[in-house]
Parts: sequence; structure tokens; C-alpha cells
Amino acid sequence: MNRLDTSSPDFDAAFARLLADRDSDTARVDAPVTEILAAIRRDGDAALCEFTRRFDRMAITPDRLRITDAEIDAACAEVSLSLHAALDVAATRIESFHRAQLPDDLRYVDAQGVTLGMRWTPLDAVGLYVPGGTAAYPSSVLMNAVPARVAGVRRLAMCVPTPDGVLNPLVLAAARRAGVSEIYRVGGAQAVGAMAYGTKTIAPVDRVVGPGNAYVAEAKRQVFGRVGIDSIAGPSEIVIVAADANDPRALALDLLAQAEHDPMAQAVLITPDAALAQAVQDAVEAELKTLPRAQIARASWDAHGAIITVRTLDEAVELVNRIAPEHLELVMDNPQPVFDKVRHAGAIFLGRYCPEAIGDYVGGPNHVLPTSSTARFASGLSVFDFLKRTTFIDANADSLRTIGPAAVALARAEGLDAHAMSVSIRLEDLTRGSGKA
Ligand SMILES: NC(=O)c1ccc[n+]([C@@H]2O[C@H](COP(=O)([O-])OP(=O)(O)OC[C@H]3O[C@@H](n4cnc5c(N)ncnc54)[C@H](O)[C@@H]3O)[C@@H](O)[C@H]2O)c1
Ligand SMILES: N[C@H](CO)Cc1c[nH]c[nH+]1
Ligand SMILES: [Zn+2]
Repeated sequence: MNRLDTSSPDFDAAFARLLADRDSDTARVDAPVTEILAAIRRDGDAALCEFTRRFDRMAITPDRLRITDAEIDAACAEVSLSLHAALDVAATRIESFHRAQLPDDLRYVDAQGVTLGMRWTPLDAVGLYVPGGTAAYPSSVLMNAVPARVAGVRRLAMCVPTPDGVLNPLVLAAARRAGVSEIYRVGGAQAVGAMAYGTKTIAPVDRVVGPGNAYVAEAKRQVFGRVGIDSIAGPSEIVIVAADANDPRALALDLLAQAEHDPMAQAVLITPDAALAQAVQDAVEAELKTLPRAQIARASWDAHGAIITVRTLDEAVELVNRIAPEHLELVMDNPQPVFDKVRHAGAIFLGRYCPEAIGDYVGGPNHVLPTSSTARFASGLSVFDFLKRTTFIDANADSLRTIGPAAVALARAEGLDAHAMSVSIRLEDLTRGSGKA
């Protein structure tokens, strides 16, 4: 874990190293992901089965890639009523938040009499990546699928790794709850490649969305252009800005809640209170003695974790904006003034009673969020990732007379005569009064 202090003379260099260390991790997976994607393009299902054998330790043939309806039925029957009820609480809250995002079409007539507009239409086919390498993520099934359904996407194809061939019943129950039935037991870069390029078994989709480890995130980056993607939602991150009286153990658990996702996850505490900084550091060490996923959390905390002491909360905000974290907790008496100044974060959790884990499961907003500082320009998954806009223009004869000459002038200036003439021929027809255009 890195201890940093903004009043120390070497702070800038240490902070720059902290920002850079995630980039070097990502660079490490570039080449293997390129090879995996090339093999999927070349060999389709055969490569998918081979990578699944190698990385998920399971022998599989193409006819077994798709999880059957009978397997989904059996999984749903295995899940307890209380867990079905918890899924329902989560799904209902996620659905109502995403339904509120649905945009209206735009249509108006401007001063020149031109009708202008923009129409939203759902994508035809979307690939949902649900992570499953070291933990199962039923919550990510809901976060992916519910907004897609709300947007009206027709085909939802879901990929989830099943390491050692073990299906997680709650993942399948969440898929059933969200209305997803096309599910493949494959993960990693190979699953992203299969959804993007298509194989004999998995028809290609138009956009691949969802979170995953560094391999998944890099694969999405590399297939972008062939298909759309939502954002780079890689290994989890949290920055906690804490001030005033706080329970160090609660803050330690908030940090570890992200660290336990992945050895490449990053958890950072920023505080003006040096005593609190030390107390949280001690509490993290204490929790790591008993946490079931301590091995993963320890690797993340030691390599990427940080505690930064600052002189003021304004300094904390400046660091937050430079990190642009996936998650930001503002744990203090009155978080509003800090909240107002934050420009870059995927999702923000305000006050003492809203730990980030609430957002992971039942808050309502999406937990698939941009990582690796991409919150500078990207946003969390939403209904907008499953919709696209088409603009339209409807000009009548009078409006063409008004705005057409400017188009002719600009087309001539660009040296594009066919453009100019396609407008001027209509203007000439109107002048002659033929009205045929
Ligand atoms: N940013 C977000 O919104 C968000 C949300 C939920 C989870 N997450 C992240 O999702 C990730 C889940 O990770 P996970 O590993 O448990 O599951 P995962 O499904 O993302 O990855 C498992 C797959 O990784 C591939 N893989 C593993 N080692 C490999 C190697 N050496 N070479 C090639 N491929 C390899 C395998 O194909 C395996 O199936 C975590 O990083 C977690 O932080 C992010
Ligand atoms: N914190 C993760 C996003 O980075 C989402 C998640 C799912 N389950 C638990 N957590
Ligand atoms: Zn989490």
C-alpha cells in the first residue's frame, strides 16, 4: 500500500506513479488478448472451446456452449425464496431507475419551415458480458440485462464463464428474472470476441456491454469499431474522501469491498485527518486477517492501494478529479460542497449511510462503470447504451428556397459540384414553377 502526503516534497512524483500503475497492468494484457481475438476470428467455436478448456479448466464441445432451458429451470429451483426475493428487490429498483432515463424523441419546425427531429431506436442485438472468474455476479446480470430490456433490445445474448464447469444457480435465476434465455458458458476475451465476430454457435451482436477483468476490458477495447461497446469497465476502483468523525473499520471494509474483486482492483482513501488515516490502515490489516477473499484483497491493497493525507478538502477534490475513479464515496457530515466540485467520477455515494456496496446491488443506478480514469469521458451503463439516435429533416419547397442557396455556395466552395447541383436543380425547377423535384 502506498502512503502519500500532499505536504511532502515528493508527492507529485508519487501521485504520478500511482496514476500510472494501472496503465502498466493494462498494457500487459494487450498482446495475449490480440492473439485470442485473432484465433476466435479464424477458428470460431473450436478456438472458443480451446480457450475455455485452458482458462476455465473445462472440456467442452460446441454443442454444449449454450446453457439449456432445462439447466436454467433447475438452477431457479435450487435458489432459495429469500434470494429470489432479494433479486426481485434489486431488479425492481434497477428497472425503475433505468425506466426514468428513457428519452423522448425530438421533432419541431424551425423558423425556415424545416421539420427537424431525432428518433431513438433500440439496438437489434446486444451481447452481455457477466464476469465469473473468481466470483459469481448475479447482480451484474441484472445491471446488464434490465436496462437493455427497458430500452427494447430484441436479442440479448449473455456470456458468463463457468470455471471448472460449475454453473452458479443465482446467475441463471437473475437471467430468468431479467428475461435472458440465450446464455453461453464462456468468458474472458474469447467470449467478447465470439459475440463481436460471431461463431457458428454464437451469432454476432451489434454491441458488447458489461464489466470484467483486464482481459475482458482490453478485448472490448480491441473489438470496438467492429461492434459498439459501453465503456471500459475493468477491475474495480474506489476513492473514499473521509472527514469528520468516522468509524475506521467501516471505511476499511469499504476499501476492501473493492479490493476483494481483483488483484488489479484499486482502493484509495483520501483524508485531511492523519489519525484517521492511520486508524484505517490498521483496520484494513485487521480485516485482512479474516476476510475470506483476503488473498485477492491483499494483492490489490499492497500493489495498488493508497492512503493520501491532504491539507484541505479542496486538495482532496483536486486529486479525485485527477484520478477520475469508478466509485467515489464522500463520507463526511456535509458532503454537498465537495460533491458540487467533483467533475470526474463514475458514481458518487454521499454521506455515512451509503456505502458503495449499496450501489453494487440495490441502489438502482448501474454498477457497470468506467474504470482506469475513463470517467473523464465515459459514463456508467444506462439505457442510452442500448439505444441509438437517427436524425431526420423534412424540408418543403419554401424552406428549400430559403436555405438551399447557402448549401449550393458551400458545396461549390468545397469543389463538390454534384452536391451543389443536387440542390440547385431543385431550386431551378422551383423558379421555373415546375414544382417537380
Ligand atoms: N467496472 C465495473 O463496472 C465492474 C463491475 C463488476 C465487476 N468488475 C470487475 O470484473 C472482474 C471480474 O473478474 P473475474 O476474473 O472474476 O471474472 P471475468 O469473467 O472478468 O474473467 C474471467 C476470465 O478471464 C480470463 N482469463 C483469466 N486469466 C487469463 C489469462 N492469464 N489469459 C487470458 N485470459 C485469462 C478467462 O477467460 C476467464 O474466463 C473484476 O476485475 C471486477 O473488479 C467490474
Ligand atoms: N463493485 C463492482 C463494480 O466495480 C460491482 C459489484 C458486483 N457485485 C459486487 N460488486
Ligand atoms: Zn463491488
